Amino acid sequence: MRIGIVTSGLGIARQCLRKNTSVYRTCRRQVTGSGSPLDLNVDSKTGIAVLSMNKPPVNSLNLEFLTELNIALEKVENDKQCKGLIITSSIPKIFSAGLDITEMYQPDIDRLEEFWRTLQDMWIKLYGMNCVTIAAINGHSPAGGCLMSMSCDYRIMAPNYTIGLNETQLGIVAPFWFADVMLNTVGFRQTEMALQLGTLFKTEEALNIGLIDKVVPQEEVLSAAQQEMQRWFKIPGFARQLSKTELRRPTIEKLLKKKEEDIGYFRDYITKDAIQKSLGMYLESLKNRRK
Ligand SMILES: CCCCC/C=C\CCCC/C=C/C(=O)SCCNC(=O)CCNC(=O)[C@H](O)C(C)(C)COP(=O)(O)OP(=O)(O)OC[C@H]1O[C@@H](n2cnc3c(N)ncnc32)[C@H](O)[C@@H]1OP(=O)(O)O
Repeated sequence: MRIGIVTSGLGIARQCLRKNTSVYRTCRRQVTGSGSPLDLNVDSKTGIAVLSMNKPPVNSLNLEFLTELNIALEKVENDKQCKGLIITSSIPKIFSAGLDITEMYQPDIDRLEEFWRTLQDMWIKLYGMNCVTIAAINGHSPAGGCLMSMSCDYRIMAPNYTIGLNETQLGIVAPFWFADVMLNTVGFRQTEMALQLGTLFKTEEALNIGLIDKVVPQEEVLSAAQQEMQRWFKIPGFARQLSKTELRRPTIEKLLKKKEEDIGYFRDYITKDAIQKSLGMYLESLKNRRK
């Protein structure tokens, strides 16, 4: 039941309307504006924020969407009532199609650099979130979608979808920090095979290699995430957070030290003729799939 104030633009709802019956004590605030590609609802009773991506047709991550994601993550991190964040999708059958390939094909260089910087920032925030993060993967999750999922603390996925870092299938290379996150998640052997082959794992295969943690029917993905959150909430927050920080800090610091260098690599690599040709062909193949 939503009884909060819906704010427009970037404003956060500042107050909650409460009625006197217990059922109304849950104060759920929608903290993104209508028409936003993100729907962020914070339930102050449970301390769980649900961030739902809603950018048709496939939740592809372009500069504007990444900027919105950064703002939403910051809101959650700064909201003292939020103990946990669930990331999911409102688009049927798609969690996220990953990076918006049109950002990388025949790009404007300033925008391309900004795009990459914003992606780096989003990942640094998400991977380092203090609160518990759960990916409720209710659709396909290739490449950048897989990065977002792997950056959460726990992954619950519906059957019959695919997830993985499939960059090589596009003729491009997953950056070192994408690879590092996969390495941290499934180990070296699975990562070296998956990255070279650009494997998109089916849900069950992903479970078998530890890329995801649980499979539940489509309609139960969100409720299973809410339930899983309770297990994490039982652990003293400070001890859990510190354990996470200790484990993830070296990976984050590696990128922090090389941020500008990484932007330069990306720009120089993506603008190569051969890479542009591969991306153009891949885009074309996506468009022709339905013909
Ligand atoms: C050595 C130094 C290295 C330094 C770094 C260098 C390199 C950079 C690496 C960059 C890392 C890249 C990460 C990525 O995330 S790349 C994106 C990878 N994503 C994909 O391959 C997914 C492609 N999409 C699909 O497989 C499917 O669309 C689907 C997600 C399974 C959904 O299928 P379906 O429901 O059948 O939808 P359609 O295929 O019909 O798609 C609908 C329209 O959306 C367009 N589309 C799809 N994905 C993307 C995308 N990622 N970006 C932009 N546009 C996308 C698709 O073309 C359709 O458009 P249309 O309606 O105009 O035809």
